[in-house]
Amino acid sequence: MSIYEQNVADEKFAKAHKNVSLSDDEESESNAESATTAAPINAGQDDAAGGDDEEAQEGAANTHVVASHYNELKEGGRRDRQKSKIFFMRNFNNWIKSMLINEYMALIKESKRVGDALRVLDMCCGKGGDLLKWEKAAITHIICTDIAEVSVEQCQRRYQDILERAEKSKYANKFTAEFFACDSTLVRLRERYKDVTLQLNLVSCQFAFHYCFESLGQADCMMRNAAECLEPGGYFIATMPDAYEIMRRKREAGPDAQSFGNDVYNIKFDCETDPLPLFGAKYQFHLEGVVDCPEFLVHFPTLVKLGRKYGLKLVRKTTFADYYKEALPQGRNLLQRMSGLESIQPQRCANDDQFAHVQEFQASQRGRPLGTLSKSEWEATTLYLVCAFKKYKNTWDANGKPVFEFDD
Ligand SMILES: C[S@@+](CC[C@H](N)C(=O)[O-])C[C@H]1O[C@@H](n2cnc3c(N)ncnc32)[C@H](O)[C@@H]1O
Repeated sequence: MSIYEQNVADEKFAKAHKNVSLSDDEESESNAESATTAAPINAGQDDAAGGDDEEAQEGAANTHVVASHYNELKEGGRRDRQKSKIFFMRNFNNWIKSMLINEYMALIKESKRVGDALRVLDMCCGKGGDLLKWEKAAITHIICTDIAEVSVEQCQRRYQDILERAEKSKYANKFTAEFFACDSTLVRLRERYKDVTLQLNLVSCQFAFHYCFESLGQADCMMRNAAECLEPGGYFIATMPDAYEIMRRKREAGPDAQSFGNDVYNIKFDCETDPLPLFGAKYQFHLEGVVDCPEFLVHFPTLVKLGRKYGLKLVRKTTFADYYKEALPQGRNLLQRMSGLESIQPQRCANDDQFAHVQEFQASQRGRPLGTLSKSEWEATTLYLVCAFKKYKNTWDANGKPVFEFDD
């Protein structure tokens, strides 16, 4: 059993790990001194006040590879996307993001009055695929940032298009925006905001947080970016690969398998896997036509500890498979509008192993089509999980460190 396959045991392991202090109480002080190669996860240090975080830069060997990959990624037109083997899965993932954004925006709005500001940070925004979701959520301001300059430029153009369309409509929601390219695992984002005192209501990091698990310094920097400008009561939401599921599939593939997957995704480990490190657990991820670059396993208990250091308490961790079931009753119509499932006639797929699962619904469907994903797409999308953290208020201790008022 590895640290990625246990729950209770892995916190103990992490605490004992020689390079990492995982405590958000005084214990971290002593560990901090003995930590040799990585920054301690203890509360309240303000070590990157001078800009780019030197500790974070240690061990950040892969960020340029990731940046070049996304910078060079060609955006296919709608026709190319429709031809793709993962067309429905991409729409399905988009629906998951919409449901997650709507869920937490709704919670935030419960404590707001009409006309109050609603400010969002879209960290690792990519080409701005979520801008329409933000428009629909009636936000007032957004900060979009990503390591890939080409993507940020494209995101900004998409925003201009939305704005132009909104100018012509009486009812559209107009919101202000700022854009900049930078590495969220190495740079303190707050210092790049137009208003450094800005308070955010929501931070979103979709399909990207795992890149920071290359090193503790980077994960710490990214988590601080997610947390430090959130106002108490605000949320940090994310989607990322589920390390437990990845390790389960690796084990299932057999003891000698360094690589596993199907015709749409492939994972190949690029590090020592027995035992796996807490940070830098690197694998090469390939996803049909959209991703082909190094990624890192996210050791979830460590992520939770990092969050608490910056006042974030975990309020949701749900696999995509479970989130789909949970969100479907409210999101059924949206899923249909977004073409998140493929329409399949059960009687027409007797010899298609990608849709063999549909056979069992043949009787109940009585000739009607059924919405589903292909087996390969389902295997790829269920590699992921959604999570959400809530920001808590703090007081200060005698040394000027924040003490967060968690309610547990
Ligand atoms: C899979 S894409 C997701 C894009 C977008 N969030 C979405 O959901 O469509 C991952 C994004 O993370 C960005 N990224 C990766 N490492 C990053 C880093 N260190 N700092 C900022 N952005 C990063 C990539 O450039 C890419 O745009």
